[in-house]
Amino acid sequence: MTSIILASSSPRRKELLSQVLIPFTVHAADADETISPGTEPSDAVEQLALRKAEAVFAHYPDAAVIGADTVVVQDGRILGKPADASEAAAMIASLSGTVHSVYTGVAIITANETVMFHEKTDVEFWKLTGEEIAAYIQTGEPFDKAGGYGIQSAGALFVKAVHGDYFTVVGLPLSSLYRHLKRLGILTGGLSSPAK
Ligand SMILES: Cc1cn([C@H]2C[C@H](O)[C@@H](COP(=O)(O)OP(=O)(O)OP(=O)(O)O)O2)c(=O)[nH]c1=O
Repeated sequence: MTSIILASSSPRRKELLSQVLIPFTVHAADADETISPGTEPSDAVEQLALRKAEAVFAHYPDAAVIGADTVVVQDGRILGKPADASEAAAMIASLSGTVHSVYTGVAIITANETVMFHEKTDVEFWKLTGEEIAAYIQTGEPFDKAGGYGIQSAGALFVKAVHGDYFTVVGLPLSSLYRHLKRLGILTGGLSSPAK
């Protein structure tokens, strides 16, 4: 049986994968998350996902290891996690009243194969007031999230429309991940039956 390991410290990714009844364990990845300037967002998220998966695969060479990375992209600019309150406020102000893209890259490493893919979802924000932005920063939500907001929590109040897979925004494109795991033979049959 190939065990599945999620190489992530993100509570959201853990919750998402639990939600779809895929059996797995978690091992947080310690990977360098710097990326060369000018890297395309789709390449950046795949490269970072691969680094996370590789860091954990080194400890579990018989497992299928999944790494993921999420960024918000506005006008070609990659927004990661805000470093402080003023950066968070600036990020959310720049997203206000506009459409941005959220990219999540995923890497799956097994003893036989390495697969990388990404999904992109466009999110439109309502025009926000300074008061709304300041109140949101106060919640503390922005700091561990790409683009400084969480669509799955109070950040939902800012969202006018979502075009694409919602779960890509939260940090793990569940249905495409499931399809890749099936194609790799890691999941067979029903949802909760890993390959023997
Ligand atoms: C846009 C958005 C991002 N996010 C989160 C998903 C990711 O956890 C985070 C982006 O940072 P990542 O570096 O992709 O992930 P992470 O550091 O949280 O976890 P790890 O690297 O260990 O897997 O932003 C939300 O939770 N909701 C949202 O709406």
